[in-house]
Amino acid sequence: MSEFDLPIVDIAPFLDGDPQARAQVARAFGAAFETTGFAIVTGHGVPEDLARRLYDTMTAFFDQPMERKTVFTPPEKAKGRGYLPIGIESVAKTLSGETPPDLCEALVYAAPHRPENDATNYWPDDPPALAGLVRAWTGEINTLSRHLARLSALALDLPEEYFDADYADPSLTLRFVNYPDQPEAPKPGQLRYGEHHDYGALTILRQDAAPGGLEIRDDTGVWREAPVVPDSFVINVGDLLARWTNNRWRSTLHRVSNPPRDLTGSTRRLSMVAFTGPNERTQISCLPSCQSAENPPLYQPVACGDYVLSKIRASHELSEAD
Ligand SMILES: O=C(O)CCC(=O)C(=O)O
Ligand SMILES: [Fe+2]
Repeated sequence: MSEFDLPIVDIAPFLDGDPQARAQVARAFGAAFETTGFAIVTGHGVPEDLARRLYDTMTAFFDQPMERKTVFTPPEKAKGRGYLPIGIESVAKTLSGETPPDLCEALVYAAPHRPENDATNYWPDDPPALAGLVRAWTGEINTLSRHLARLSALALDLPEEYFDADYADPSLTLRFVNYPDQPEAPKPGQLRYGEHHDYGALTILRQDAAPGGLEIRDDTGVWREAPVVPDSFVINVGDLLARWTNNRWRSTLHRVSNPPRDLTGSTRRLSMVAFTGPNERTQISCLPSCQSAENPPLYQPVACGDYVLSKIRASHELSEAD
């Protein structure tokens, strides 16, 4: 399989450069989302050391026996928080009905920047560093998310501050995902994470160089591997942002493939995903710079929170009988 030649956008000149350099970054950022819907972002300012320590700590969390992890599984059916063992989620269900469960387990945090959610999110005390690192990561990701919202505004020919109010108390879901080694062959059609679109605005993904990774479908219908660039984030457009931009920015189908069967040694993979977006109350109606007389709005306005929740419910309801 061939690699997808995703654009690499160094955003450091946007964070500390002159207006000309910032405009140039905005152009590259926008062009990536208009063509493939994906960009690889470097120069993002999130400390590599924090990413590394969190990665190692999450690895230790998932390495624990199942009964130490399921105490953090919430009781509700559509689980947007806590520990989700293999078997709960089947993300391709959002597209195509029944599919076998995804071969991943996850630890999910719902809006962990909101103090009122401290009591409803789960904060395992083993490994002891986990809670503090998740909180530090939350701060870094929200800062990056606000920078990306400003960069998005420039790239979409809007005033730089256009999204600031909607991102003052943004929506944020952190999803730490472990894709275990596969000693037994998956079922037909079963993947590490089935094909899907992301639901929100921008997804910020720290991926891992392990085999069996992120694949993106190109315009000809061919699946291509996302390159793994050290100390970068893969950023992609979700359905909500495609809708907001009247499809000027593209929400592209992607999946996580299984590792090749002939590899020896562990193929486990861990990724750290952040689904970011405006506040849940934000009305998503076609942006002024994305419509004209020849290009009228394609979608009805929708509240951000209602839209994303409907997608999450669909991905968890494996069958009506559950
Ligand atoms: O783990 C990955 O590389 C991608 C995960 C993903 O697409 C998602 O969580 O929406
Ligand atoms: Fe995704």
